[in-house]
Amino acid sequence: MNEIRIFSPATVANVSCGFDVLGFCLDGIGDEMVVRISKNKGVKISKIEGYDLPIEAHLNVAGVSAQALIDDAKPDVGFEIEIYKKIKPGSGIGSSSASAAGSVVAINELLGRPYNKTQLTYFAMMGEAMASKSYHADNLAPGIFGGFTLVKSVEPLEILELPTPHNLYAVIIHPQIEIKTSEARALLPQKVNLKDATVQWANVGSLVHALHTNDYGLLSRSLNDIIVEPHRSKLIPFFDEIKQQTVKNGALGTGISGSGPSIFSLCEGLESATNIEKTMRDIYKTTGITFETYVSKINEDGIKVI
Ligand SMILES: Nc1ncnc2c1ncn2[C@@H]1O[C@H](COP(=O)(O)OP(=O)(O)OP(=O)(O)O)[C@@H](O)[C@H]1O
Ligand SMILES: N[C@@H](CCO)C(=O)O
Repeated sequence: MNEIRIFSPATVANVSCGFDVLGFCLDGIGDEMVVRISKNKGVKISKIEGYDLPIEAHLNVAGVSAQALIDDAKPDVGFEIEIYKKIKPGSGIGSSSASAAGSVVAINELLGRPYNKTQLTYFAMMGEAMASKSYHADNLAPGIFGGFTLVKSVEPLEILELPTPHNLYAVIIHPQIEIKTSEARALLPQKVNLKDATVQWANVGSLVHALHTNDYGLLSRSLNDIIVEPHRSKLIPFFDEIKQQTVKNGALGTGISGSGPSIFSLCEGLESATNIEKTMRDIYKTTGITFETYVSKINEDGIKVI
C-alpha cells in the first residue's frame, strides 16, 4: 500500500470536570487526509484545503507529529500529506488534534502498524504541543482510541479507555469566533483552592463511575466544572444562557468543549439531543453571531481508513 485516505474526527476535551484528562470522540464531523509514501525522506505537506494553515511541515501540527514518528522509526522512505480541513482551527473541537493524530495513524498504517495507539498518541502530542504550547492528549486520545478516554498520565503516557453508555448523544454549538488554546490556557490560574479541587476530583471520579454503570443521573450530577469554566466562559458569548436553557430543557449537562468557543451538551437519546440543538439555535439566532450546530452519537471507532 502506497497511499491511504483517512477520516479524522472532531473531539470534545475536558468534558467539564476533567481538564486535560477526559475526552470523547464525535461522529460525522472531521477532516480527511491523504498520506502517501514518497521517495524523498522526511515529511512534506503537499496540499491543504478548507482553511488557511501553514504548509511548512515544521509549522503544521500534522508535519510535526509525523516527524516525531519518523525520527523514531527511521524509515527508508518519506511521506507526503494532503489535508482536507473541515474543522475550523481554534474551534474547541480538536482541529489541531485531528491533523496531528491523523498524520501519525495514517503513516503507521503505511508502515505496517509498528506502533500501538498509545505510542501514536505520544507522537501526535508533539504536534499538539506546538499549537497549544503544552503537552496534553485529551483531544488526541479519543480521536485515536474512539469513545471516551482518560489520560491518566502524560509522562509516561498512560491512556484508559472508558465505556460509552448506550443511547448517549452529544450536541455542539460552534460560534464562528476563534479562541486559541494557547491563549485560553494562559488565562487559567496556576493554583486552585483545596475545597474546589475536592469537588472537582469527586466529579471526575463519579463521571467515570457513571460511564461504567450507565447511570445517567450520576452522569448529569458529575458534569460540572468549578475550576476552569468560570474563567473561560467569559470568552464565549451567551454561554450562561445556553447552559441554563439546555439544562432546563433536559440536557444531562452542558460545558465548554475543549478551550472553546464550542459548547457541548450530553443528552440521553436522539429526541432529547434534537430538542437541545433547537434550544441552542433559538438562543444564538437572535444574537447576530454566525454559528453551526451538530448532533452526534459518540464515535466509538475514532480515526478510520476510508
Ligand atoms: N493542521 C492544523 N490544523 C489546525 N490547526 C493547526 C494546524 N497546524 C497548525 N495549526 C495551528 O494551531 C492553532 C489551532 O489550534 P488550537 O489548539 O488553538 O485550536 P483547536 O485545535 O481547534 O482547539 P481545541 O484543542 O480546544 O479543540 C492555530 O494557530 C493553527 O494555525
Ligand atoms: N485540555 C485542553 C483542551 C484544548 O486543547 C484545554 O482545555 O486547554
